[in-house]
Amino acid sequence: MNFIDKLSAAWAGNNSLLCVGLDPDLARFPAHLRGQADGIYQFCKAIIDATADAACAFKPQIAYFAALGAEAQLEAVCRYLRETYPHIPLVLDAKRGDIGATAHQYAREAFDRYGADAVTVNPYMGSDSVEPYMEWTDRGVIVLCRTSNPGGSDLQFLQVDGVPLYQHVARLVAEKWNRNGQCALVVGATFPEELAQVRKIVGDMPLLVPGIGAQGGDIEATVKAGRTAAGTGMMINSSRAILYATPKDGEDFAAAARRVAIETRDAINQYR
Ligand SMILES: O=C(O)c1cc(=O)[nH]c(=O)n1[C@@H]1O[C@H](COP(=O)(O)O)[C@@H](O)[C@H]1O
Repeated sequence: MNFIDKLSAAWAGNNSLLCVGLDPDLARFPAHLRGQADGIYQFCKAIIDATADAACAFKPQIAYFAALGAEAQLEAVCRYLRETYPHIPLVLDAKRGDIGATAHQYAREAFDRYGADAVTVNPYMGSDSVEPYMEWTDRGVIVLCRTSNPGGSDLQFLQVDGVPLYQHVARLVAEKWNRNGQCALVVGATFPEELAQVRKIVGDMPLLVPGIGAQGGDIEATVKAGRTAAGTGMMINSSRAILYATPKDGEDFAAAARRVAIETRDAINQYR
């Protein structure tokens, strides 16, 4: 099944627009997992099992694995996701961007090595840097558009021909790059006005929307700005707020993650 069909089925099947981000930070792990050789895998697996019925996607962030030389554990996490929850899209967050020949290797890494349904890419180097990902015609290419961080405004807000640069990116992806129909855009929950602008430009194209939870984005404003007429259209990501939810009495970290994931899914669903 291609990325968009899988995502649409997950929105409906789990009644959720919540994307659970897998950003494993050893310093914030429960003590019993910190010293274990496969602790990152065990941590992610527990989070996945605890939240899979509340999520429309999982998004491992590659840097958290690569920084520790833990790519084998990322492979194991991806394999576990594909085999155990094949109906939930796996988005590899890598934010790649390079010349075509190198981009081809990044695409192989995301789609063949890790078996991702979709990958995040940076559009700064232009169309030929994104083209190689399109060779995998059933996979998603999620292009950075209006990112959630404050510094995103440095370039994305520059006026080009009277229009902010991020809107050019939205138009370019919607009108030119999306020939497989598997593109999506990243728009931060911290910028609901821009989210609404992007929604107007791209029709029903899915948006990956990080920035709720730890970054403080407002759920109501995010959903109202980014939803489609069908009340879907978004993977609203939360990572740290779910992964490192403070356990209540008698709860372990995975149970706490589940509680926060369900609360977040329900808060999102209130405004769809
Ligand atoms: O592409 C992303 O996922 C992304 C884009 C963006 O504009 N902002 C952003 O925070 N992200 C990622 O989304 C996640 C946000 O994590 P939390 O702030 O802990 O929810 C991290 O993995 C970021 O790398």
